[in-house]
Amino acid sequence: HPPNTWRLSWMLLPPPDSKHLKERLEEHGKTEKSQDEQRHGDEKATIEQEKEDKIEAPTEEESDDQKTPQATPAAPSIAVPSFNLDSSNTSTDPETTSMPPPSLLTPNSPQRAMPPPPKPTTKPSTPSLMPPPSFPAPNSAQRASQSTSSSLMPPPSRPTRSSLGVPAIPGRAPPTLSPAAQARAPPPRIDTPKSSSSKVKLAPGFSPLDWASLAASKNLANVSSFTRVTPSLLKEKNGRKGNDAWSVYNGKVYNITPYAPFHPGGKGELLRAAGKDGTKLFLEVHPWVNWEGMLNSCLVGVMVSESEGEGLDAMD
Ligand code: HEM
Repeated sequence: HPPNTWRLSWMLLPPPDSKHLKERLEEHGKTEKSQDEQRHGDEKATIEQEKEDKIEAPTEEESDDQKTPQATPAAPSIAVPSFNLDSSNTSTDPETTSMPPPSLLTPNSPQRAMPPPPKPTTKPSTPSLMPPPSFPAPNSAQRASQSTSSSLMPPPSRPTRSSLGVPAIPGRAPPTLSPAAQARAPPPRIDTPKSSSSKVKLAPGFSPLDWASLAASKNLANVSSFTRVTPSLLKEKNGRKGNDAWSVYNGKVYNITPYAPFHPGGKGELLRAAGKDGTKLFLEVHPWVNWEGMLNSCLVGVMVSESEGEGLDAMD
């Protein structure tokens, strides 16, 4: 017998105190003894008998303590009832076989409650008597959820116009696009009232970035020092007759002439505030623009009253 069959056979044997086994062991012991006596003489036969008596005929005390008989090379010739999963002529002794192996059950047998195990991809090392339960069941919710999360499943279909309750427009069938084309297509445009931008096309070298680098490079105020500007002086600086254009924003006076070619709204728009306070106009068009930061290098001075200007000028 191969080792696996040995182990299986011993497990299925009845307890050693069973009447059936005892009878067979005794019968076997007698025949062995008589044969040995004839062959080897009295002395050797006595030793053999003692040995076999110890092994094959356990006392009542021993059988209580020891449920499994010892397997030793001294008793190999006993016909051990066993069955093999693969062979058809296996023992079906009702005393030794508590449950028939699955291969012996007919498909319609009431004992065959469990379905046959699915064919394993890798062969198991030891044969199992019970088929493993198939998990999850073919129609279980777990299997359903697994299959929906699979990447092989197509995505849920997009709602159609009719499914949303919107009637189809006759003669205006939407163009049929492939799924890839639909993914690349831009989102639908939401039309808003067109804003009338009055930005002008700036000449090359007069971009906002160009202005930023120029304004950072030098002072563009074109005055000798910080100036107190009176209203009459501001009026003169209107950008005509070769004069610079000054404008007031929040009480500060800026020379806007250098900035004019860089103004995104155009030179004309900017110069509307030349020689004046342009705060109101400025805030009407683009209150978000940070003029202080943009025009820092163009700062001329501050607005003062006519009397303050004269007096201060006299003091200087
Ligand atoms: C010195 C002060 C000013 C500075 C620093 C300045 C700066 C700017 C800037 C940066 C923009 C572009 C805004 C943007 O794209 O969002 C702009 C646009 C514009 N600015 Fe000025 N601006 C000044 C004065 C004025 C004044 C006094 C007016 C009108 C009287 C004006 C009229 C406009 C207009 C019409 C636009 C075009 C707006 C548009 O349609 O996008 N700006 N300005």
